[in-house]
Amino acid sequence: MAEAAGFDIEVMIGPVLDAGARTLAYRDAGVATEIKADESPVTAADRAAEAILLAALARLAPGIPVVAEEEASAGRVPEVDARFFLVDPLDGTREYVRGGDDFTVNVALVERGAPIAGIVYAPARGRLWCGDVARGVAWRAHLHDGVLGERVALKVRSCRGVPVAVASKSHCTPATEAWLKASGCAERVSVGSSLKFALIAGGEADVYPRPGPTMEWDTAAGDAVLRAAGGHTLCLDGHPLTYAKPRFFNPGFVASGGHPSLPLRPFLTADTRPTDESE
Ligand SMILES: Nc1ncnc2c1ncn2[C@@H]1O[C@H](COP(=O)(O)O)[C@@H](OP(=O)(O)O)[C@H]1O
Ligand SMILES: [Mg+2]
Repeated sequence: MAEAAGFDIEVMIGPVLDAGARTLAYRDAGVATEIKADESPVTAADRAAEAILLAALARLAPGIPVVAEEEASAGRVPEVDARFFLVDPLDGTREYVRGGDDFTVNVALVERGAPIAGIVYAPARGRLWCGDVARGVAWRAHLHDGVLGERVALKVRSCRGVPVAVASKSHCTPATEAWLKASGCAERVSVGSSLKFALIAGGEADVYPRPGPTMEWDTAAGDAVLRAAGGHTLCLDGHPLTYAKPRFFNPGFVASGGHPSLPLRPFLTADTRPTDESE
């Protein structure tokens, strides 16, 4: 069993699967999209999935604060201390409302600024990833008829040739394009949501450059899975991305598998410095 800081992240697998099932049910029924104050989209599915996850965490981990995307949008953010959860009930809402499959349900446990355990679930793809950094346990599994199949251990691959990059489908901007060109990533796969971290964790890609802003709930679960699989997420100063920052706002970062230092270089040149990539 994967266990982080006395909390077994695997107890959240059931609620995460339930939350994912809810997002699919809403999509099948034809869900309406609203636009939030920050101009990002939100649906009833985001809120329903978040309610399932919050109820489960209140039951299974009472006393550990939870920072969740839709709660935060409504101005409800608890004080966080050394340990807290980050929840993004539907990452990739833009893809979700477009009818794409690249959206995920995300739960992460953060301890002393580091993402130490996480679950990423892609309901429309029927794939789940789980990682616990402290124990170095990372695995993925397919879901068949509502049941998780065999667990396959995750390990980043060592990148010997031309790196394969994964980049945002919805927020791929000139800064990202410049980075991809400068870093020599000939092959690029456009993927929405935290799936980008999961693909690197599973050795299906090498690097995820993100010069533009994201929120901590977007990245924490995927980042935990990636770190548990041997990968890294570095800020542009070369230090690991930390959590519990002001407003839970992430700076630019590069997540990678085999080569932690090489991919940062192109970000450090003036013409590819991160810009505000908000739409
Ligand atoms: N200007 C901005 N500031 C902060 N986060 C942003 C942003 N633009 C996009 N994002 C985040 O990027 C996520 C989507 O990532 P991607 O483009 O890789 O799929 C969104 O998650 P949500 O879909 O949960 O809102 C959103 O939180
Ligand atoms: Mg998100």
